[in-house]
Amino acid sequence: MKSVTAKEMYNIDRKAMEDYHLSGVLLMENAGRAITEKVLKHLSKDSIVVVLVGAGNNGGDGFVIARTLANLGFQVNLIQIAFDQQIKGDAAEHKAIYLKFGYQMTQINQTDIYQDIIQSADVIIDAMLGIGFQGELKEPYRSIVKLINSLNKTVIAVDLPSGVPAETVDGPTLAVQADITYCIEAPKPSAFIERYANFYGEWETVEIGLPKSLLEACKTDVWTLDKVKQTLPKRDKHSHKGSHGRGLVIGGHKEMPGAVRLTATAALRSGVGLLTVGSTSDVLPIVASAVTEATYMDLTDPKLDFESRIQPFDAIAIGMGMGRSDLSRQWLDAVIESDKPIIIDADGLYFLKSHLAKLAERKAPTILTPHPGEMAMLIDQTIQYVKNNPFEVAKDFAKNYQVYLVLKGAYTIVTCPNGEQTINTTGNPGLAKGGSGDCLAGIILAQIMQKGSLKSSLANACYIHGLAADLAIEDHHSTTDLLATDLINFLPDAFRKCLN
Ligand SMILES: NC(=O)C1=CN([C@@H]2O[C@H](COP(=O)(O)OP(=O)(O)OC[C@H]3O[C@@H](n4cnc5c(N)ncnc54)[C@H](O)[C@@H]3O)[C@@H](O)[C@H]2O)[C@@H](O)CC1
Ligand SMILES: Nc1ncnc2c1ncn2[C@@H]1O[C@H](COP(=O)(O)OP(=O)(O)O)[C@@H](O)[C@H]1O
Ligand SMILES: [K+]
Repeated sequence: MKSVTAKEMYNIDRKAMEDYHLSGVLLMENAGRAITEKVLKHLSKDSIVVVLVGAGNNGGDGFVIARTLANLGFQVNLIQIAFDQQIKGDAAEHKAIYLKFGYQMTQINQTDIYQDIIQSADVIIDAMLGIGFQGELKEPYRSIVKLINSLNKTVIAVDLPSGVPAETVDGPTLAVQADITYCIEAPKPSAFIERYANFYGEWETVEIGLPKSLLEACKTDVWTLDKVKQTLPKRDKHSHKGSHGRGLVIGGHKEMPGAVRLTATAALRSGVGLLTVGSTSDVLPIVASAVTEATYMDLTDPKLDFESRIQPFDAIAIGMGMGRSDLSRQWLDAVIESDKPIIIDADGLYFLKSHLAKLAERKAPTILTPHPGEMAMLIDQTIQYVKNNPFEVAKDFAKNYQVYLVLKGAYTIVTCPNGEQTINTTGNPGLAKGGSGDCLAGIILAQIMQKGSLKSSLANACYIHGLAADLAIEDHHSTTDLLATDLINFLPDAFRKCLN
């Protein structure tokens, strides 16, 4: 599945018409009928449906939905929230068809009874504004949105909840609070941005007959189980421990010994061939007593030649619970200077700020795993700015510094140095707890050493991390009690689901 910006959607629409001779009227018919199909699940035979129709093509979809529902015998009230002369093009064609069928409509500018009509609804269909929405909501949309949100009705949005932009805009948000949104062909980026996502309620996509090749050409993937199944490497019958990567986890500090333990266990459960934990002498015994399968490196040993000791490894994850001592800064310096693929997390990111310029020169891949707070620190912005503009922030950063960026959150975004992005939809608020990110670093370390592209390895790691948490909740855990250790205990179920 893809996530598609408004600009990309308009381009696809144009090409579908020009190159494939699919008419706009046909696409609108398809969109309306596809959504009607879905709406039927929310109706009983006596349901009163109110369809709110705006001035643009989102409103055009509304005319089709109202006609098909009325044709099926449902009681439908359509309210047109625009002057007649504003309804143009394909939407005007469908309005004419709707009227020709003999179905009724109310015009908001002609009557003040619209409030009563909306209040009489069992189900409200929001076909007011779609991807053409810009700026702030104007009247009469503002009042209608407030009215809808004050009522306890089932609200179904067409493409986007009205008032939600396809991508971030400045200014406050007043938007329809939908129960479910049926996105045309693909969810728009706002479905994954914290300030807008809740307005969508649940969301599903509907297919309207656009050429698949046009959608496939869009750059942002919503990573799905199908994608994981296609790309997650399976172990070869004749493979040996060396085939699955030799990983090094560097971190831990006397006040945070648990972080590397989580990273190491998650890496081992995620397929790493051989694993070494490098930490301080006081942390190592604690980790060693819990992680039997790993080997250990005392990074505080004065005789240690750090540069040569990291040579045998295929990839290194650094920073988890590492603390901010001079010594840990030196470890990070050496790791950045190395020609190894590296994952930098947590305290590693803290030190990274003064090294950013070096990243683009690295010969091997650099993967950064910031949460929005760490991302904000790296770019001298507010956390709110990062959360409101995650796609743009991640793309600019990944391209500028030529890194793979895993911007963590409820929807983690993986960005490649060429700007390609994937969005992860697994996971739940049970992960909003110290230690979840440490597990992710371990899963990533293991996965990037298997076969397959780095992009799919990172996307798969995020998917499996969230899936393990989801499976834990489906089993006997709740989002309140879930611990990072529990998440690791559900990695076997997550892998089995993805590998079968
Ligand atoms: N390929 C596609 O993407 C298809 C899209 N269709 C529908 O077409 C929609 C896009 O159509 P449009 O481009 O006409 O866009 P909209 O339907 O979002 O309408 C834009 C209109 O909304 C008004 N408007 C914009 N900002 C406003 C604000 N702040 N306050 C009040 N009014 C505002 C303007 O008058 C403008 O004419 C999609 O969301 C989808 O529902 C379908 O008809 C079928 C094909
Ligand atoms: N509400 C949520 N829904 C889904 N995933 C979440 C949620 N909150 C956090 N996560 C995930 O949990 C992990 C938290 O990482 P991080 O903030 O680094 O925590 P820590 O370093 O304390 O382990 C990330 O992978 C993030 O995507
Ligand atoms: K809408």
